[in-house]
Amino acid sequence: MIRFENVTKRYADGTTAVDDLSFEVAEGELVTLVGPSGCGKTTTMKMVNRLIEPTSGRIFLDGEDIAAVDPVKLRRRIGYVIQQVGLFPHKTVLENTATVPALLGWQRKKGRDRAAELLDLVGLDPSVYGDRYPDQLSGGQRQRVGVARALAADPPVLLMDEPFGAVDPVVRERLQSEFLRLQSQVRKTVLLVTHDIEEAVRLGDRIAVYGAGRIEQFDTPASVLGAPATPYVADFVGADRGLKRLSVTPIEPGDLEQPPVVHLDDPLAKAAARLSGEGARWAVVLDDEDRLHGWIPADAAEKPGAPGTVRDHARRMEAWLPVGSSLKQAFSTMLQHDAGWIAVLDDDRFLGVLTPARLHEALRRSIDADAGGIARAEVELQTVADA
Ligand SMILES: Nc1ncnc2c1ncn2[C@@H]1O[C@H](COP(=O)(O)OP(=O)(O)OP(=O)(O)O)[C@@H](O)[C@H]1O
Repeated sequence: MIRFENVTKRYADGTTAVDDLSFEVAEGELVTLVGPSGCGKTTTMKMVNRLIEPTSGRIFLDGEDIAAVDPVKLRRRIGYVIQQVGLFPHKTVLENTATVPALLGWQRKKGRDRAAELLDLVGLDPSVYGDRYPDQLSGGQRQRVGVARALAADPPVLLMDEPFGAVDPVVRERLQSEFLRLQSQVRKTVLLVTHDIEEAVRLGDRIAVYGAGRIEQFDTPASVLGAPATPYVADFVGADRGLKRLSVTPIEPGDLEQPPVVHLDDPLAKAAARLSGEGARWAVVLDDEDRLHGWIPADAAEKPGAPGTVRDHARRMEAWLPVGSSLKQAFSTMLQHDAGWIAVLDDDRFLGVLTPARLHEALRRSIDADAGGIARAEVELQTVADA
């Protein structure tokens, strides 16, 4: 979809910002460009929408050499999101979002309807926020408007330069999750610049790790973390890359433990028999539609001769995650709820539980999947030390 062929950019003062760059981004792929300040990431990105012209080499969009495309027409096919957002202060959120459709000559109502749809998609209710002005929004909300605006004309390609850089870490993580959800729906071809390796790893289908003006490694997050191509990359991804791997490894059904399961309306005696039969200290409690309700400890179930049903003794369980969430989310959910295990669901269906030991095994699985992965001792030390 986007192809760089031996692209070099030398500025007038002799600075070589990008040196003989060749890489390709597939349709629907999200590639993050990561590296220290001044290594050429922004220059790379701005050459795609011709805000900067290469000194030599060629860039293709959908097979077409962009040097031959009128820059204004080219930019209509490319959404652009920058850190400073650049919303028009005197225009409402809805008008800001409808900017590109208006430039494209869409009818006003069509443009506004599309803008409202996009605001909804990025989590801003248009009936609440549509008529506000940018200075009446939080930083995170402004970033969302920036993303909605870039998507409004439905461009196949999205360029994002530090899109979540201006907000605090908690908001950033939320925006990242929302953006991943959005991207799974809209499947744009995305180039995203960041200097944060954690963000690069979390968002990218593949990552381009930049050294000065050059890509040192272009690969999947797991490979960049597990098998850094050069000492420079190893240094850049950091000594705690075992820990970073938590954020790129999803929980899979095979990682889960299957504790005894009882139902709310089961007689207590039946639950007690299940628990003692399996020698378990607790059981998961489901409702009559097999949705997670909570859990019951063995000592509550085993009161001799206790009457009643599981319902009378069950405790609610708030620590749960959908299957496919990252091990990092699992770890953080465990800490947040001070829970020794968390339930994992597929929509409403209970799949099993993840315990710290299983989490560790899942991390191992991810490491073993990469030839030349990280030494096990290193990972063990880090997961324990950072807990
Ligand atoms: N207009 C310009 N004239 C001369 N040099 C420039 C110009 N723009 C950028 N540079 C230089 O080119 C190099 C790459 O800059 P670029 O903005 O692409 O880096 P970056 O990786 O995006 O950095 P950052 O993370 O700080 O934004 C830097 O050394 C920068 O100083």
